[in-house]
Amino acid sequence: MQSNEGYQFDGGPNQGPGQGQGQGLPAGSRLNQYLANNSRQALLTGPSFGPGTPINVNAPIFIPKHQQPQPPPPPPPAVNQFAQLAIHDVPVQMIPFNQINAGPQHYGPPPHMSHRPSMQHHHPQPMAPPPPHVQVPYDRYHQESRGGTTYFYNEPSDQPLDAEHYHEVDGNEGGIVVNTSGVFCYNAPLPLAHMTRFRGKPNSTQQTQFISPELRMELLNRQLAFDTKVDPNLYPEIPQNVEHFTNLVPLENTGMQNQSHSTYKAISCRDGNFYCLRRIHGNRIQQPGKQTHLVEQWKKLVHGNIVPLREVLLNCRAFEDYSLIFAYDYYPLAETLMTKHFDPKNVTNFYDPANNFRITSPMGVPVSLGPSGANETMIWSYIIQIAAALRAIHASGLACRTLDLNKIICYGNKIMLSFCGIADVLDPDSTPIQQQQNEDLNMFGNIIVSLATGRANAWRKDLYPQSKKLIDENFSIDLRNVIGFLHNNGSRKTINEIMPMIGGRFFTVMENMQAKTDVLEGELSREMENGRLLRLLAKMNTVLERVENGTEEGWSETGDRFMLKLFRDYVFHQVTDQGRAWLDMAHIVQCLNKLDCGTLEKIEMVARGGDTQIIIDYATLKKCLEKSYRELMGNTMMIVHR
Ligand SMILES: Nc1ncnc2c1ncn2[C@@H]1O[C@H](COP(=O)(O)OP(=O)(O)OP(=O)(O)O)[C@@H](O)[C@H]1O
Repeated sequence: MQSNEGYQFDGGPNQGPGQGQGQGLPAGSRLNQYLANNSRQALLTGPSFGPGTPINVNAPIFIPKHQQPQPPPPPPPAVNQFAQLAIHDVPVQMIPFNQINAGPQHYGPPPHMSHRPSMQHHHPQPMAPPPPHVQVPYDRYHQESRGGTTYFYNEPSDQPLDAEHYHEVDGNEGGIVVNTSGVFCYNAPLPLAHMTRFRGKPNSTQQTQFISPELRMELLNRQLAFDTKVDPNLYPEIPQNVEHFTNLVPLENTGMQNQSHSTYKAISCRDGNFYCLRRIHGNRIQQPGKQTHLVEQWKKLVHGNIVPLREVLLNCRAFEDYSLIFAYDYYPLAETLMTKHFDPKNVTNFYDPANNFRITSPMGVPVSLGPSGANETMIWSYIIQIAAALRAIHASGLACRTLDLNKIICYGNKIMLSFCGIADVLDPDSTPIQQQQNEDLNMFGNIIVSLATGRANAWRKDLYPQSKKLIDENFSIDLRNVIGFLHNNGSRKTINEIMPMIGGRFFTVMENMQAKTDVLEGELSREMENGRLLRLLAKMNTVLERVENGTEEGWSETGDRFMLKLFRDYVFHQVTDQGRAWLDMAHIVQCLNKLDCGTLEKIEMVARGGDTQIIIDYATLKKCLEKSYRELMGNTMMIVHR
C-alpha cells in the first residue's frame, strides 16, 4: 500500500467484518450491519465500478441497485428534495400561470417525467386514473440518521429483484413522494401546516419537487423584464446614456405629442443596479436649493410600502432638453392600481423587439372590478398598506401629495407608493405641512371609494351620492367609517386615527404576509445549495481535461488532476456490471456535498482500464481540487470570483 497526501492504493484501513462501514456509527448499529452485508454482497458479485479488489472502505458502499438484495423503494413520510430525483427527472415545464389547474384532469405522468416503471411504456394508460396505491408496510424499513441524512433500508429478503422499480406515492395533504432507485434517500420535513394553504394543491409530482410553478414563472418573468433592451432603430429618441444610467427601456408609451413625463427602466453603471427613471420633460430648475431642499429627506425615507428615491438629476441634457430626472428603485413588472383594476388593457408589457417577445406578470393578473367594486378583504389589505406608508411619510414631516391610482404600484402581494417627492421639487408648497397631510388623507379616501365602487372617478362630487349609496349597501360599517373619517375636512385628523377602525384586520394581513415570507424562505433554503454545487462543478470542469496549463503539457493527466478525473468517473459515470449507465441524482449530489465539506469519508475510485484502484478521502480530493484550481488561477490574468 502506498500513501501520498492521503491517497491509499489497494486496500485501505484494516477493518474487521462489519466494522466501520458507516463512519461514526456504533458497531452494533443496524445500518452498519446492513452496510456490512452489502459490502459482503459486493465481495461476492465483484466491485461496482470495474474489476478490482474488494471494497473495504470506511464509507457507505455505493452499489448499483440491481446488485443488492433489493428493497422496494422506501416510503419516507415526505420527501421533496431535489437530491432525491433521478437524473432523468427534468424540472417542471414552464406553465403559464393562467393555465395552471386548467384543462381536463390528466392522470399519469406528465410527458417529460420518466420516473415511472419502464413497463408503463409498453402499456401506456395516459388518461386512466392511477392504480390505487399499495401501501408498503412502513415497519419493514429501518431508519437511521447519520450526518443529517436519514437512510431507509430493509434487511435482505428473498423478494425478487426489480431493477427498474420506481414508485410514486401519493402523500397526504399536498405531499407526493417520488422514490428513485437510489440507495440513499433524503428525508425532509413537510412544509409547516400554515404554509401549505399558500401553496395551492399540487396537481402533479413536480410541484413538490421544485420551486412552485407560479413563483418560478413570476421570478422568470421578472428576470426577463430586467433583461429587456430596446432596439435603437425603433426608439431613436431614447439616448444611449443618461449620465451614469444606460440601457433605457420605456415603461410606458413614449413619443406622444406634448408628453410632459415619461418612465424608463435603466441600469446604473456605478453599481450595476436597475432603476426606474421618471423624466419630467423640459423642466429647467432655476433655483435648485429652494426646489430640492426636501429631496434629501425623501432619500432617507425607508419603508416597505414606499418606492425609495435614490437620486435626482437636474437640468439633464441627454434628451436634448432640460429634463428633471428622478431615479427610484426598479420593481420589474410592477403595475399601477389603475392598470390592475381599472384599465387592464393597458397592462405594463415589455415588447422586446429583439426576441419578438412579450413579457407580462403572470401574478399580476388584472382584476377588473365589478359594479360593486373590489371585495372588502382586498380593500382592507390596501388600506393597511397605504396607511403604513402614509404614517411613515407623515412621521418624517413630509406629505405624499400625489396619492392616486396611477402612483400606487402593485408588486407581488405588496403595494407601494411610487414617484414620491416629485411634487415637492416641481411645485414646492408653502402651505403648512399639516394641511398637506390632510389632503393626503382626502386622496386616500378617494382611492378607497374608487376601489369599492369599481369606478376610478367615483369620488367626484357629482358622482359621490351614488357612490356612497353603493358603498353603504355593500360594505361593512367599519369601511364606511374609514371613508367618512378620511373625507371629513371639519376636524384635524392624523393617519394614526384610523388604526382603531382597522382593528383585528391588521393581524390578518400581517399573518398572511408572514406566511408568504415563510414560503419564500422555504423555497430559498431548498435552492440555496445549488449555487455552492455549481461553483464546485465549475471548478472541477475548469480543471479537468484541460489540454495544457502554461508550459505543462500533461498537466490535466497527472498528480492531483488524475485523482479528480477518477473522482469525476466515480460521481458521474457509474455503470452496472453489464456496462449500463447507472444514474442517481442523489449519489451525485451527495458526493459533491461531501467534496465541498471535505469529509474524511473514504471512497474507492477505479481507473477506466481497471488497473488502478485508489482509496481516498473527500478531504484529500478537496485539497486536490483547490490546489489545481489555484495553480490554474496563478497562470491566468482573469479575475476569478470565489
Ligand atoms: N418603481 C417602479 N418600478 C417599476 N415600474 C414602475 C415603478 N414605478 C412606476 N412604474 C411603472 O411605470 C409606469 C408609469 O406609467 P403610467 O403611465 O402608468 O403612470 P403615469 O405616467 O403616472 O400615468 P399618467 O400618465 O396617467 O399620469 C407604470 O406602468 C408603472 O407600473
